[in-house]
Amino acid sequence: MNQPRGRGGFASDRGGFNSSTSAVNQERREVSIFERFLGNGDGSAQSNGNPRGSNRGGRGGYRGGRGDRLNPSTSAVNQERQESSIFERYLGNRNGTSNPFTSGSNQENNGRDSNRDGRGGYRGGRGGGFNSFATGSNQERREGSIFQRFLGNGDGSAQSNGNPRGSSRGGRGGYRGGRGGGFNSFATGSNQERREPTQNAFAANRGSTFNRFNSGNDQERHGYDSNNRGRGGYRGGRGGGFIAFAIGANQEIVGHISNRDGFAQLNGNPRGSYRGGRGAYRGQRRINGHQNQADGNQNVDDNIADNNVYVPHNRISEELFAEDQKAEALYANVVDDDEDVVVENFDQSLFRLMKWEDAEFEPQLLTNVKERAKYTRPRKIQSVTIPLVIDRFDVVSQAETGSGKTAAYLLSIIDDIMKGKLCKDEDTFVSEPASPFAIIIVPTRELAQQIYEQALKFADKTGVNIAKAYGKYDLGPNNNEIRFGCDW
Ligand SMILES: Nc1ncnc2c1ncn2[C@@H]1O[C@H](COP(=O)(O)OP(=O)(O)OP(=O)(O)O)[C@@H](O)[C@H]1O
Repeated sequence: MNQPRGRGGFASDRGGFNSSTSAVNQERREVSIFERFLGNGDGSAQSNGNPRGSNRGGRGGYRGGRGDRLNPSTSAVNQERQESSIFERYLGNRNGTSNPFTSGSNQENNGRDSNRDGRGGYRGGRGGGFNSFATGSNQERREGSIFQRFLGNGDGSAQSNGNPRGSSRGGRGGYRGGRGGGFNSFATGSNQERREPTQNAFAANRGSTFNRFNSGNDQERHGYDSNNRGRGGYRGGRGGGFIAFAIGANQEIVGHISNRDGFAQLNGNPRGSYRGGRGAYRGQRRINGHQNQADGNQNVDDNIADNNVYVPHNRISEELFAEDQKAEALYANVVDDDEDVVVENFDQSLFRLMKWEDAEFEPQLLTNVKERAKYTRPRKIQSVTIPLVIDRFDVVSQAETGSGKTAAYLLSIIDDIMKGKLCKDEDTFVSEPASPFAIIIVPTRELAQQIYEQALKFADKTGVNIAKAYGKYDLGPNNNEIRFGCDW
């Protein structure tokens, strides 16, 4: 029998546990509990009940712990099996995956499976997944799955594929945010009964997907599932969703659907692939039940969780533009008050940028500056600096605080990247992970955060990605931000 292992990512160990079931007259009870406290862990778990498809284990990220594998398999007739699987993780990089498997008909298997130290990923906690699939007739199935996560930056997802012919892929962690595990199943057939409550517990970064699949006739299913792990995307944990999908006749589905922050995907295609939900960007982050949203007055220490892991929380560009719009009246005629700029060591004719259009910025950048940030015209330091930077001169600009120096170099750089990406010749800028086009070095974290926000704002919708790095910022998420944020 095929017992695939999960696939680890960078430097991570891996563990996997996959199983499939194909039989008749089975009884199956499964409990899966994932608990995580105070640690950075990552992992995912997958299961594929595809009797003909491929099995792929969960994929970890980097630095995660390693999971034991437990692969019980039985093949016989007249068997009964009861399984519980417990994953516990405290204070370390642990996580686990477990998927029970039975094969045969009329089997009995009374086992208790406990996995600790599952597979980890990139620092953040990743929820495991509990996935199962049953096909056949006259089945009874009870499953419980509990995912819990506290206090960490987690990441993970889990997916299930009940596709009798398709492939199954495990959850994919995102970055930074807590990602919950998933419980996925799918049901097709007739004469099914299904009751599934779902419970989301308190605390941080949670969410989950919950999907089930049953295939066969005359099935009865009473599941109680509790998913406590959120799945996060970039910057923050977010809740997943609860998705139940069923196809067939005479089915009863009792349950509820709740979505919190984020989205989940479901593909119930009986012949296609099934992928669990995936977190999006910039979800809210919750720490110990308290929502921690950026509010504009935040300093960089605001996001130190109880475990002393600092991950900055960033404002979204709309908030930043809104600030500029509020200041519009204040800055409307600021140019007139700017000190004149004296240019030294430059013996060519100087072009002063009197209006934004003359900079020939890419349209979106122009919109961002003029329409969205409400910068009606270039300030004096900008009018001199921008043309020189665009023409690739080395420039040292010096002006008083608050005179608009930041925009002077940011706009020039962003426009250059945009043009580089757009052009289709040997100068084309090709994005690669962790390969910044430009690096801005500043002396303090606060300044880095401020300039990052400005850059984020100006680059909004331009296709240019911005990332930041500084001390104190938890290395794992920071690496991930760089890896996926500049300039990919
Ligand atoms: N062209 C413009 N039109 C209107 N407002 C502008 C313009 N350029 C910059 N500003 C505003 O001027 C203010 C000061 O800009 P900024 O902080 O970038 O200046 P700075 O010279 O970089 O400051 P510091 O020396 O403190 O880094 C900001 O509120 C910014 O939004």
